[in-house]
Amino acid sequence: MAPHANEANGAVNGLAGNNDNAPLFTVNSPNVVYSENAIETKYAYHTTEVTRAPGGKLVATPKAHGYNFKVDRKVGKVGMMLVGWGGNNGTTVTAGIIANRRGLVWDTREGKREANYYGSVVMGSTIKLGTDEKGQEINIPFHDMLPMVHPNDLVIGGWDISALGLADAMDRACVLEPSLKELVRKEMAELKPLPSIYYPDFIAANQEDRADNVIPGSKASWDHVEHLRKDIRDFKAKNELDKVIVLWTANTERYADIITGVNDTADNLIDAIKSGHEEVSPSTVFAVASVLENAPFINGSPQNTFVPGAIQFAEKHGAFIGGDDFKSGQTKMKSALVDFLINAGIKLTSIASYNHLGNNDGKNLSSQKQFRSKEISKSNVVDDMVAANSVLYKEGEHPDHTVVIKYMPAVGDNKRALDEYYAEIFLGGHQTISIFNVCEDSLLASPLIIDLVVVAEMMTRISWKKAEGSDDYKGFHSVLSVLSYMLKAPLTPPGTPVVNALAKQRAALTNIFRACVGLQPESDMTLEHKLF
Ligand SMILES: NC(=O)c1ccc[n+]([C@@H]2O[C@H](COP(=O)([O-])OP(=O)(O)OC[C@H]3O[C@@H](n4cnc5c(N)ncnc54)[C@H](O)[C@@H]3O)[C@@H](O)[C@H]2O)c1
Ligand SMILES: O=P([O-])([O-])O[C@@H]1[C@@H](O)[C@H](O)[C@@H](O)[C@H](O)[C@@H]1O
Repeated sequence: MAPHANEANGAVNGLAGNNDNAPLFTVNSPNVVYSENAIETKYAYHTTEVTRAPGGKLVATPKAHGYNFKVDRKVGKVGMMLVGWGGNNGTTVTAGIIANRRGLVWDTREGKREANYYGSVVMGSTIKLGTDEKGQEINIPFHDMLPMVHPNDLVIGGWDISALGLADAMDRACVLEPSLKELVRKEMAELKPLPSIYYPDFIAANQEDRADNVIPGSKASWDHVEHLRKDIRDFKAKNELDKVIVLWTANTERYADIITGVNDTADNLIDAIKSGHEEVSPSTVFAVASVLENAPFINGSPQNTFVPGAIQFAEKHGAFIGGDDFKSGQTKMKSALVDFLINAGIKLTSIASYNHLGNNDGKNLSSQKQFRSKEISKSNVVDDMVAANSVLYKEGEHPDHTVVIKYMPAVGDNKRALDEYYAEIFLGGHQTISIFNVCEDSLLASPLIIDLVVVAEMMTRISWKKAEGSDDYKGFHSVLSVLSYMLKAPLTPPGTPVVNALAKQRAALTNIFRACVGLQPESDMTLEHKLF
């Protein structure tokens, strides 16, 4: 069986590796109580309330809000069901988990390579826990912050409109080294995608030749919802799972029109599915089925799966949803670089984002309607950073921003991202940053699939209540905006702000997890090194 999470972690800042099932650290505080099943915390959330005063002045008032958090320490047995399992990402993440679970080592032209989870923020990065008596930073593996499922322990299944078994689909994807493929082939060959729903109008016509594994019906129906619900239940029962997370890594769909009376409310959406309305997409049908099975549903693609009715439906059922569109390479870089430039007071005036790729995703995106979904998610990623800087940008002013994607079969999964950032600097000067970024798309996206699933599952075991009053504990809002770091177009609860800046997204994730064990946010002030 897979090594337990803690066993997989190496030494921590010279500390002995955490080689048992006990947590790597405990918090010594009267506000944090550990029991066999739970960690219960009293937490003070500090904010600054700003009010407007005469003459355009502002008044800032510090505020403290008391919350109680409860973390269920029992991880249980977790399943990950991928929609689009036979695709480049689906086969790659599956092979990657098998390789890690078995500790595989394989030959490449550059020598031996061993399985790892590089590119996963949960499995490959660390969080500053605090400082020791010498003032040295103690950084711990992100995965040790809370009791999280280990990806090695995930039970994997899913659907695809292509009947190809995962070994052949892995070959079709052309992502992994032959030497690694041979080591996982036997196990991959035993994995077969379940038939899926296929509504041709939502993805490129060039995908039709793959569709040989479909459930009858070319538009939404309640039979489809019940079929997918049964698939989830059967997978859960067969594998004796405590929980299933469903994640869309199937093709990018065109946007669905938002139509009053069709998908604007939960009730209308359910009626629209039952009446076979042609504007209900497969991904929205998957979302409804997942919500009804209380399986968190995450959208790794850019289409508007979560039409208003789908969000309202998830809220009504207290189920988790998250999305949209993995933030894997070109856009991830953009959300860090734009944050740096604008917060350095450099006036970014244009972003030219071009890329070409030769995988099936690129083939699907060569169709205008599917490209448009991606153009939207790749374009909106700078909005919050620009809007936050009124020194550089007047109301409504923003950099020119163009996104181009071209399908070039020759480069396969090794997407080329070419970007030019053009900015105004001091005294009429300019800065031009030109980037050529080869992103091996599936090897960058697969760790994000793991992060999305591990964090979404963690959120199912975190509850909260206000410190004052007798409220019962409840879950976070149905829309898991805490997943934003892994996503280009973060879905947030209706009416709440979208944050795209990469550093802010990561800080939100790490500090919410710190709060769950009673630790204040990491401020990076290091006053202990300044005030002495
Ligand atoms: N770096 C990345 O790879 C990256 C980053 C961000 C977003 N994405 C998105 O992730 C998705 C998957 O990317 P990929 O490279 O694996 O693409 P892919 O084309 O290799 O895989 C998609 C799979 O989905 C299947 N499929 C299509 N419609 C389906 C349906 N209704 N039900 C079940 N299966 C269906 C296809 O047969 C295919 O096997 C795409 O939407 C892509 O835009 C990828
Ligand atoms: O690298 P990134 O911008 O995060 O995301 C990628 C895009 O650059 C690419 O055009 C698209 O085909 C992939 O699906 C993915 O969206």
